[in-house]
Amino acid sequence: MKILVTGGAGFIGSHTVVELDKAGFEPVIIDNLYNSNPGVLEGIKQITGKDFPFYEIDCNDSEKVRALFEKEKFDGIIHFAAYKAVGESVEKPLNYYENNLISLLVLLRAAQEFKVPNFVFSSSCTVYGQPDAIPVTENTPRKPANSPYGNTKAIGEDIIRDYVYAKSGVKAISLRYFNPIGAHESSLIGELPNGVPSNLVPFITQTAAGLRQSLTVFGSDYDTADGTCVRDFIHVVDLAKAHVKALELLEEQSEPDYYDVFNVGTGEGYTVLELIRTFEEVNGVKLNYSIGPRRPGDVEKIYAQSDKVNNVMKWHAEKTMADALKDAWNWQQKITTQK
Ligand SMILES: NC(=O)c1ccc[n+]([C@@H]2O[C@H](COP(=O)([O-])OP(=O)(O)OC[C@H]3O[C@@H](n4cnc5c(N)ncnc54)[C@H](O)[C@@H]3O)[C@@H](O)[C@H]2O)c1
Ligand SMILES: O=c1ccn([C@@H]2O[C@H](COP(=O)(O)OP(=O)(O)O[C@H]3O[C@H](CO)[C@H](O)[C@H](O)[C@H]3O)[C@@H](O)[C@H]2O)c(=O)[nH]1
Repeated sequence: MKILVTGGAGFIGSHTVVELDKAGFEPVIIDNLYNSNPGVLEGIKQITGKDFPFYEIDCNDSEKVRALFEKEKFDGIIHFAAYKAVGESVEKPLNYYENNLISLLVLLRAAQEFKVPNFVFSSSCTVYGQPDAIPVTENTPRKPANSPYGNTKAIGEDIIRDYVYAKSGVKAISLRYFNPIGAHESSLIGELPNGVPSNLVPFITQTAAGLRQSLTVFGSDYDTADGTCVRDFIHVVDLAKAHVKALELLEEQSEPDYYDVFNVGTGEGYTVLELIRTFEEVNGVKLNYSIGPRRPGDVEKIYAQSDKVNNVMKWHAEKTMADALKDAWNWQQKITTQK
């Protein structure tokens, strides 16, 4: 089965390309390299021994996307391509609505026109906002989004649901990711955002490598065990495997209007300070960090209840937070010495 992976040069997309190949799918990557670089493709090639088709295309460019769908006959789409910096989305909301929603519409139109039956969407636990009770299940009510970025995910889910139920001929799954971290165990691909990282773990590894002075922990006065936020940190390779399971589940569905959402998390929450301590312990490095003010828009604590993804998709997290932090550090050291 040929699978279009949009944003396939990015963090989660690149790891998913590797897992798709392992499971016998044929990935085709499109990415505009806004937040990634062509070196990722070399890493994928070294891991898999294969040179998958790559197109430097902006998903908002409907002409180029249509031309690609005409050329390649896709059996499924995994749509990762999006902007994802929560803080930046507050400053530049239109950029986020434009990039994250137009690209989705372009792909959904192409899927219908070219009869691509399966669609997987990168959603986020951000759609729950600060839930009233944790862990969150898929039935936990979505709260109004804390940021334009979060809103693009909530609106994106709604667009897909309406589209599927309107008998578009496309089945779809939205995966609500918790906090992906880590890198491939080969250290050939990992998390390498362009510019200053806004996510926690790349900021930690870049600080430990001396590329950044110090990490600021955003807030220590939350109502949690040590005052810092709680998240469900999931190894990116585990998350990548969930996409393979999602495609397999879609393929099994005979109902043409199948749509569902799944939490993809480990089911365990750790604080930011617990993560930092684990990073220091497993890697034998001391991290330069200080406590700063809260970051606007941050949720205090959230982690997944993962029974649905465990039972329906037969997916389980296999790796620990410690595994992810070791892999992230190995990857960081490798790319730092290459520079
Ligand atoms: N990393 C997280 O914490 C997290 C959590 C929940 C959901 N998500 C979602 O998962 C998806 C992938 O996230 P990631 O962490 O791999 O991010 P990433 O930035 O590493 O990857 C996204 C890729 O999409 C590309 N891209 C962006 N806009 C594009 C466009 N218009 N056309 C073509 N390519 C485009 C970027 O260049 C990048 O390579 C995103 O939709 C993100 O919102 C991420
Ligand atoms: O320099 C930093 C960066 C982060 N944090 C803290 O670390 C935790 C995790 O922050 P991230 O930015 O890594 O991730 P978020 O939990 O903010 O994740 C949100 O943004 C992600 C994309 O960037 C995903 O969409 C995710 O689902 C959504 O909840 C937060 O408590 C944050 O305050 C710091 O203390 N210092």
